[in-house]
Amino acid sequence: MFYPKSPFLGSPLLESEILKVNTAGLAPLLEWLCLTPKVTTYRVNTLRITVDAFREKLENKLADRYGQESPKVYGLPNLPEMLCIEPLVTKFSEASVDPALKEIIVDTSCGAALLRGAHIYAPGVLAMESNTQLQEAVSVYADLGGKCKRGSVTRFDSPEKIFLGTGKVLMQRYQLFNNSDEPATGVAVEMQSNISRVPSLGDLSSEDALLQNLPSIVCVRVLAPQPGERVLDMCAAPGNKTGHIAELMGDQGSVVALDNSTSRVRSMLPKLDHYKSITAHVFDSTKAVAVGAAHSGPATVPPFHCASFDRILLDAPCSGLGNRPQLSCSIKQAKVLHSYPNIQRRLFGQAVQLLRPGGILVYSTCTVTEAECECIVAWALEKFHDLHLMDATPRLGGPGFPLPDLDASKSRLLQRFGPSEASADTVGFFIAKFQKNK
Ligand SMILES: C[S@@+](CC[C@H](N)C(=O)[O-])C[C@H]1O[C@@H](n2cnc3c(N)ncnc32)[C@H](O)[C@@H]1O
Repeated sequence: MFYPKSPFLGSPLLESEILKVNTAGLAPLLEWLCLTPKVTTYRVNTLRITVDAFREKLENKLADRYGQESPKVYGLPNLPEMLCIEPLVTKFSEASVDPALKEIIVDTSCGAALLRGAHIYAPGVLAMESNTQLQEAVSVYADLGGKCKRGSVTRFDSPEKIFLGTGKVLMQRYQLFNNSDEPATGVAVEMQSNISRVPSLGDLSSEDALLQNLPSIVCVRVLAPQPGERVLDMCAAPGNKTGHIAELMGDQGSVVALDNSTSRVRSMLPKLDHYKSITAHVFDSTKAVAVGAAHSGPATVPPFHCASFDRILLDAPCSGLGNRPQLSCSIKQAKVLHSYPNIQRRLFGQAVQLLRPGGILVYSTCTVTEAECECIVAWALEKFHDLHLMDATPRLGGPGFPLPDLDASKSRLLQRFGPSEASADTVGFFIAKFQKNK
């Protein structure tokens, strides 16, 4: 069965842009990006439910679905609010692809989600063969080349389609491709099994717990916010880390969440409504420092005076190349990749001014390029002499890469989630922890 070894099938020139320095690691990195992390992780909102009570809910769901073959649910000692679900034990063999089944074609982002255990939502379906019936079993393929015409009725023959698993049809063609102004929504195909063996449970997120990647959970633990502190989340939407910060603070103190996207802030507000410590604003964080006497409003409204915060999370806008599995990369031009370090440096400069002496700044990205990770750290240490690196613990990832201007004694304090053996099998991610000198 064909499976890609790089998310850049259509644009190989971009590959060399990804890791400019560490080129020896490029091929394994690209192959790793295409593969699915095997473990599913939920972060429990311990302000609402105990971890044991949520574990029981998960175990019941898994038992209903898989009976005797239910995968194990387990926790990790240094991330007590997280629960992990193991992959299924049985392997998916080539022989289990039934050529008699009708086919559904999905786009690559829908394909990536289903490999991580999602069902197929209507907008992700590109094609369904004619006469496919409700409840019928179907084979599901992803179109890597982006050549399948939306709404096709015939079987899509292409060397660039990959088999992902089998599912049961819940919506018919006329519902999916109705040409109306209101596109279809809801689950179109319920997955029965997939080649990654990640359990197909769909997303069980609720106010009690959130489906969240392991490094995002580690990132907030590295920040280690304490009850009663003032914390700034500079790039907060969709607010997943903001909620975690408030939970670790026991919802006591002040968490200010900024994001410059109106629509993203609008959609995160209802989720953050029930935390009394959080206030959220649509605001451009490159202008978060008050100039002169500009600030006259309450202390939770931007812009802010220098040294206003005990801890700051800069979960920066980035190229997002740590996403896994990445069946095809949405970035097609090197100039897009090159645009991120500039905004990251501008946001970082504001963060340093807003941090009080002795305060903690965590810089993170969900990408793998050195330019947006270690190079930003090297630049920051060179530019801001009142900052020093701290060990980014708890550690579930590997160390950062050394660079000519970032020696190994410093890079080992960083945390990089990647294909290295030292790293958990999860998405690509980067975390650096700084303290401002007292
Ligand atoms: C990686 S996402 C943040 C994810 C979020 N921290 C979470 O865990 O849910 C980066 C965010 O930065 C926001 N952003 C980009 N430029 C910004 C700016 N100048 N000021 C504030 N937010 C910005 C984007 O809208 C996006 O929501």
